[in-house]
Amino acid sequence: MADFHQNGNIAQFHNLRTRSLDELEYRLATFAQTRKISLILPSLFSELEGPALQNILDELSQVKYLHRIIIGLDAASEEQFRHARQFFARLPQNHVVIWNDGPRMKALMERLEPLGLGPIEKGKGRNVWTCIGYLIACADSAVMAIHDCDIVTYKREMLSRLVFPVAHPAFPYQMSKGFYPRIGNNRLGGRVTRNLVSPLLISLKKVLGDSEYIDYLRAFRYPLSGEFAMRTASLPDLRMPSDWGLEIGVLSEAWRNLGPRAVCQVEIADVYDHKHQDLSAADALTGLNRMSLDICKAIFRKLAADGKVLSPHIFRTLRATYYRRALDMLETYSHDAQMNGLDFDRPAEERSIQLFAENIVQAGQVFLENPQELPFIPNWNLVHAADPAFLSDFRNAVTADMADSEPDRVV
Ligand SMILES: O=C(O)[C@H](O)COP(=O)(O)O
Repeated sequence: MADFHQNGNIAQFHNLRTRSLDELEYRLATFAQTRKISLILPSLFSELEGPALQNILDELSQVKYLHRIIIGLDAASEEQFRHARQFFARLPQNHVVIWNDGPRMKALMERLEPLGLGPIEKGKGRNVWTCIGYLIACADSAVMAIHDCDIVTYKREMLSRLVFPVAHPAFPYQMSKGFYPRIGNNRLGGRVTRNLVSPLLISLKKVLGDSEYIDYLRAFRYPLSGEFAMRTASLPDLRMPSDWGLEIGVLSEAWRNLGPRAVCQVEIADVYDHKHQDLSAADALTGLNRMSLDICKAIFRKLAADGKVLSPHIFRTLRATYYRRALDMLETYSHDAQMNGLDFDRPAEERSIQLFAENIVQAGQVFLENPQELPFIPNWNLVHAADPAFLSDFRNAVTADMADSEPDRVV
């Protein structure tokens, strides 16, 4: 995607293919002498057995500028945690594996409940949050990067490009967000981004009128990408949703806490593919069905917090506006796919739009019935204020879990 378009809202950095990876990494190694860079990998145990993670580790093993890698391990038994320790042991960098389901971590989570800061729903949001907590507790990194563990097209250049704008000592950016085209199996991916988020944001602007927040979200070429990097100074303030609203929630927090001039987006890959979830049309608890509900709720709550008045009439109008716009955009995507020789399952895409249209109204209803219901995890500043020993106890728990599971230790 070698253009150099700027949208005027947030800075956008392209891959003009004028700088080699070696040179990029050399610059990053120089920056890292004064701004240590750490990487967070939120992983499910099942991803250790998937097709992506082996290659991700092969690629990461060649990265010399990383100070530390923090792996958050979800859905793992003790035996699986030990297996994970062995699996990640080949990383040459200093690294830790946080066993989120282990007894020490569970006890710490329970400690938050009487303080009114728990329970925290399990999921990617909580996994990222614990990794960030460890990073804050170590207090020795200036830049944090994060990416998913299911990227089957992973190249270490993705990481270099993602962290460059926040690691550069003369750039003002506090956060960078990755973008790329999602393509796999000769099809366009990004079904929720294309068929829900883009037409929904356009429709919200039509129905509610001008909004700087919507303009900001609209400026992201891939708002749902799981790849972002941040200066660590902004992390203790970051409030993250525990559900699928995570990506939108982080963008919204950056808008509120840092402002659009501190945020940029970077083209990190020519092509990106990952594990695809089902639409799960019959089950609002999983798949893209659940994802679309959580995303709509996250956007509606932020709009309300920004002073927009929402009502049942608004949601009904929004649904109609969205539906028409989503179908128009679908046509454009199908033409783009045709021009590029990609397959395009139009009936399936139309079904997803019908489902998302219903979910806009449903998410609106949930919001109106309970505008206060917050799926947010307390930020680390709040935790620290309520329990000043928590962060150091948390770090000690991770160290103890690591010591108990030394890969070559006979138990
Ligand atoms: O980014 C998205 O739109 C969702 O994660 C779904 O992506 P997929 O269609 O590539 O699976």
